[in-house]
Amino acid sequence: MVDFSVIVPAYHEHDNIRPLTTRLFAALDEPKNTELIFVDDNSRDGSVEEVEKLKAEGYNVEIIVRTKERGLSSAVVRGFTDANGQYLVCMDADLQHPPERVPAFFHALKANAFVLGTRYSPEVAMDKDWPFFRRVISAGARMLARPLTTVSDPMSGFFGIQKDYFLKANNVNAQGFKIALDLLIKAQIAPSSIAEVPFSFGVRTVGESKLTGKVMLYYVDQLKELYLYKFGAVTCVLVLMLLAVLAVLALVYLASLVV
Ligand SMILES: Nc1nc2c(ncn2[C@@H]2O[C@H](COP(=O)(O)OP(=O)(O)O[C@H]3O[C@H](CO)[C@@H](O)[C@H](O)[C@@H]3O)[C@@H](O)[C@H]2O)c(=O)[nH]1
Ligand SMILES: [Mg+2]
Repeated sequence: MVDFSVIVPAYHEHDNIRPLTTRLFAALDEPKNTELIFVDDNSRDGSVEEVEKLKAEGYNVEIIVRTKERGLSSAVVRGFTDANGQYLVCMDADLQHPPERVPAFFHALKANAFVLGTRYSPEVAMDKDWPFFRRVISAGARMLARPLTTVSDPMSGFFGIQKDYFLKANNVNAQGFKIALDLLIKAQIAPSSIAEVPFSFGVRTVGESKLTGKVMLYYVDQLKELYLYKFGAVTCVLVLMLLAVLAVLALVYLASLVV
């Protein structure tokens, strides 16, 4: 019986599939009760054949190949929906999320509805090779999510959720990359049911990041939707009006200094 599912969105990740699978199963406390599911968007790079080989070697690994859909978040939703386990963990394929941390996620998930992998903890370090511009973008994106949640790393793509809570989430925004943030808000998870697991964010060594300008625009759109969802249209409009008044007052004050 499968209790634990690891879901990995994957696009052109052939070279990472074997090391991820072998490292993950070597690290697990309960490998016999765990399944690994890659959700691939028709990469046609040998990923399917690699997974078949790993299966033949005895690993409990599957690959779902989507031909009509694209995107990280929607791949995660598909994987979570198809998963057999009660405890679900999502991680990237490119080994930036260390597979050796997955047991800590499952351990914490037994007592918490949601477990977030965090890169912002005194115990861990962001890989110093992570590009400066990515750090700046990440810091800005984190700041914009602050009013929505108190978690330390709302941009994280390494997280876990109990299946029952995943099923509770309505109208999940499956565009872009920020599926953890969407589920945190829409699965109505109480702050006391959220645990955080620190991890060191590595640097991708094989393949390329798929984070594009379009993905960033999806995030802005998602934020707008989450603000409306959480605070309602009236509050959002009042806050925007207040900010506009404050901006005008600041401009008037600055103009009075110049004149
Ligand atoms: N199926 C599928 N998988 C995808 C797609 N786009 C990306 N992926 C998979 O999603 C994972 C993350 O993609 P990367 O392209 O490596 O993303 P990143 O720039 O490293 O961003 C990661 O770190 C961010 C933190 O700054 C996270 O916010 C983000 O969610 C992700 O985990 C990889 O396994 C990649 O193959 C897609 O369209 N379809
Ligand atoms: Mg990556």
